[in-house]
Amino acid sequence: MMWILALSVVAVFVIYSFHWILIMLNSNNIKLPPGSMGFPLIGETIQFLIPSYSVDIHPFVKQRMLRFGPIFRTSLFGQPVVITTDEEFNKFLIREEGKTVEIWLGPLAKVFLPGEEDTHLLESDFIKYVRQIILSHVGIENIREKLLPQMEHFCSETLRNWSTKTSIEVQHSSANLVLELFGKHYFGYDPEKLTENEKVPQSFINFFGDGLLSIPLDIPGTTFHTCKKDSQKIYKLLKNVMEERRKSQEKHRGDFLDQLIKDMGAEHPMNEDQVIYFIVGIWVATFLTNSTILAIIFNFLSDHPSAIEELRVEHEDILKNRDGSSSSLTWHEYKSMKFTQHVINEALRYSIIFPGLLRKALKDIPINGYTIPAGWMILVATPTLHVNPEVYKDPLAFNPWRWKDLDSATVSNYFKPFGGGMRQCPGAEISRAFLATFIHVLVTKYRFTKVRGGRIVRDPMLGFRGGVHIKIWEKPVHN
Ligand code: HEM
Repeated sequence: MMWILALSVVAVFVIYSFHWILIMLNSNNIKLPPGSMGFPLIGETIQFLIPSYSVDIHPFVKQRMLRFGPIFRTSLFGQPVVITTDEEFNKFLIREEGKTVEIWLGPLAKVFLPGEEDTHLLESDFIKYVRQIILSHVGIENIREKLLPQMEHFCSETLRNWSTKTSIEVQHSSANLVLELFGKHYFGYDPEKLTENEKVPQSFINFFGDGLLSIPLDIPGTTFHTCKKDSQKIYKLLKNVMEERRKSQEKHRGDFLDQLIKDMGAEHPMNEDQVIYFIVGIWVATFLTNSTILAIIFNFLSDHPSAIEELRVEHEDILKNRDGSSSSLTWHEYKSMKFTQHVINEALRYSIIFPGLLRKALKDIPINGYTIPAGWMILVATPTLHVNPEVYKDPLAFNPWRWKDLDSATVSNYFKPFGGGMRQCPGAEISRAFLATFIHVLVTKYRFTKVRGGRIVRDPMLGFRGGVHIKIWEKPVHN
């Protein structure tokens, strides 16, 4: 067993070294951006993965930016990469999707796409279909008509449950909350009806973020291997749900899965495997992002009682002004929340979860006298926008009040938590609505305090070392 493992490691090393040398030879007559490529195979991956304990942009990016300038080359996860922090060039790259660059999923593709040939799933026709289907299920109309009350009910139940515990770890508990809430909406996920073995593994919830940016070595013991195994378990869960749906008489649940099954074999190109991978992808995109943002909101609110107070006033006013025709949050009420949106914006600004947007050069790209060769990966480091001190004074401070003074042009240029251009996130509005609904229930019905934790870590995904532990209790009646 050990010698097979050793042989696999050597084989992977040799293949990657060749791959790396070929890339460098091909780029010989090209003037590459400055930088350092580190060692064959691992490049500078180890340095990239060294954790930092600040919300500031990743020190790996910051140090090289100071040394080489805003656009520099490196090698990460066995791939040559150009990292750009140049605001104008980044805007250009975001606009050039499908022309000069295309989205690159990195190790993620190997976890989520059923096979290499399925990279066509990222092409524009397919993506258009995906966006349309996402927006028809979690877009404004559905949020307004049915999702707001459903989310409010779910958040109330969850908070009631959390309030019965001595304390909860927020990042982990939020991940479970988001998984259950959206899993239910996407394909009827109901963990209470499943055995422990059928449920989403806790290792997936805890470590999946790390797997997204890990070396794609599929060998037991690696993060990548664990994530891949967990993904297969989830794939099996979805496969069973699909089979049950096929057999069942109950036809119209009206969720994502129903729609995708209905569309299979029609004009669009998804087969059963692809439908499953798609649902898992959307589910992960939802839980990874929203649970981290929620943990950040909890962490910073518990350090800023004056922000909680301002939220409380805003949400109690909403309840006072209700005319009695509705007993749960309406679209109008959600849209009237000002300070809540400032808190959400600040959490989104502060906490860009990924180090940037990943792209692949479709052709040689000339920039500032250098060339980014076709086939190279590009990390469009959007987080630098969010800590620009000329736009955000004292950028590392959590200050939701700053949003009162920011005009819409500045916001559209210097605030990109959901990306931009063709690939702009279709889950932006549902995420905002979910976070606002959660805050509404939290501040109108509960009180909370931090018990311990809250140490931010970037490794390079954003999270909390040791978690954030919160004690929650129901608001006293007279208060
Ligand atoms: C706070 C929550 C979220 C954040 C911060 C976020 C962030 C992002 C970002 C930055 C991108 C652009 C990626 C790129 O250009 O490379 C993106 C794309 C995407 N997001 Fe989100 N997202 C969130 C929630 C969601 C949710 C709830 C869904 C599903 C309903 C979702 C589905 C997607 C999809 C499908 C894409 C790819 C779109 C395309 O390629 O055209 N996201 N997201």
